[in-house]
Amino acid sequence: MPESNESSAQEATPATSRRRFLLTGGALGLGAAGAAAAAAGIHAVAPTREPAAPGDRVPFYGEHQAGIATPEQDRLAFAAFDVTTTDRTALMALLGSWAAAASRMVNGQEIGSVETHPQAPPVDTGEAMGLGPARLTVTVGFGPTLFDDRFGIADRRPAALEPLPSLPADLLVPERSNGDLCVQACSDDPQVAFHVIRNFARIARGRAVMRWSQLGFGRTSSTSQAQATPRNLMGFKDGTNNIKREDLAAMDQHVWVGSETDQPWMVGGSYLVTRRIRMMIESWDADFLADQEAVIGRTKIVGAPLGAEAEFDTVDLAAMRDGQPVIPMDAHIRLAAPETNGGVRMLRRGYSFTDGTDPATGQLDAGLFFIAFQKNAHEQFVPVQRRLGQSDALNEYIKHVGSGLFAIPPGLSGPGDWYGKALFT
Ligand SMILES: C=CC1=C(C)c2cc3[nH]c(cc4nc(cc5[nH]c(cc1n2)c(C)c5CCC(=O)O)C(CCC(=O)O)=C4C)c(C)c3C=C
Ligand SMILES: [Fe+2]
Repeated sequence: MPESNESSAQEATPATSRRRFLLTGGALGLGAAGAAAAAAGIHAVAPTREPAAPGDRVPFYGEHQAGIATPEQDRLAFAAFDVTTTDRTALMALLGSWAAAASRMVNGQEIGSVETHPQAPPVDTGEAMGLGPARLTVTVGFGPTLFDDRFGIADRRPAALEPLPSLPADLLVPERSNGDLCVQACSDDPQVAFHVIRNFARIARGRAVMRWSQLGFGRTSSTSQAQATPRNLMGFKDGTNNIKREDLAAMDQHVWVGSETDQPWMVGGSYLVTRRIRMMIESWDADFLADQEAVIGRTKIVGAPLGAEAEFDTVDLAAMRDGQPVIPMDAHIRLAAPETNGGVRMLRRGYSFTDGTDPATGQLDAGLFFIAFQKNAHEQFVPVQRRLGQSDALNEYIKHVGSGLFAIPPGLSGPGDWYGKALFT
């Protein structure tokens, strides 16, 4: 039932229902897609691409949604949506249609015909044709506001999905924050990632609207031991001490929701925090190297902790030289370290962004779109950010302007499963 894309809020006439079918990608994943398409005069699309190279395709079905433990791809397209329908069935149908569409896109397939009737818009927008899967992952989540009184799921809201509190140094813009639903599309090809949020928005028409979105052009983390550590826009290696997917014990301890949850539908899921963090790049670029290194607590070129030699050397927070801590008391890595925060860790999966220049100042609007997955953001992200917001030397050079918290349900079991099925049924 949820794979149907028809909005029950609209009255169907033969003309409007066919048009709606086309606009919303009504054939998505349905067994009757071929017959329906033929009846609508839609012609099948001939494949235009080479078979995907091995390693180009990330499995879609599984215990967890892809895009969390997946080795971080290089490009991001992220969007948050507000649900506009109050019809629970229409919302369920939307989540089913998104699941069907995602299951095709991650295999490099269009979500429906591009070559439609000449007087009808293509079902798939077409810009990803021939690009292959490019390691696309699609990760869908639910914001706290989805659990208000509209859809009869208020008693299914996990305690961990309490909205984030206001935090020190927050300069959050509501138009860049929160949302009922989110989708994180990651790929090694920017057009493949963008294709997801564009087509999700089209599928959602009449049921949800995009609230905000963010493109990311370069990963700022490693999530696998097989990956080299990338650099963020401050020029520092970022992700050195991240949780890596190969560390299954750490993933279970810090990232995946387990039986401790008050909401069984979340077992196998995770909680996503996003923060759009603008960097004051012009100020940073005028700062001396030694000061930049003191702010982060690591060397710029090698990425070694101050006082050490190599990138992966142990961070020695107790080390002293001439009566002073080698890693300053306000250095970012000291304040973010698990040792400073009762052992708390999170899986960071952020991206660099730039959205041109700020017309008010002429300065670059660029920075880090921080993404972190964890078991409980109120016990992991919040205390760490509270400490950072109070004392981090980095605060002179950054501003948190956007924020989101989303429950990421577990992975889909196979065709016919959909995002949040266990939540709604
Ligand atoms: C609340 C969590 C964090 C925010 C927000 C955050 C912003 C942020 N970080 C950098 C650059 C670096 N961060 C590094 C390490 C690091 N950062 C966090 C958390 C947040 N960062 C953690 C938990 C850690 C690991 C600490 C440790 O265990 O040692 C590093 C060092 C390299 C690394 O280990 O990843 C850099 C560099 C920026 C620029 C930024 C906001 C714009
Ligand atoms: Fe950090």
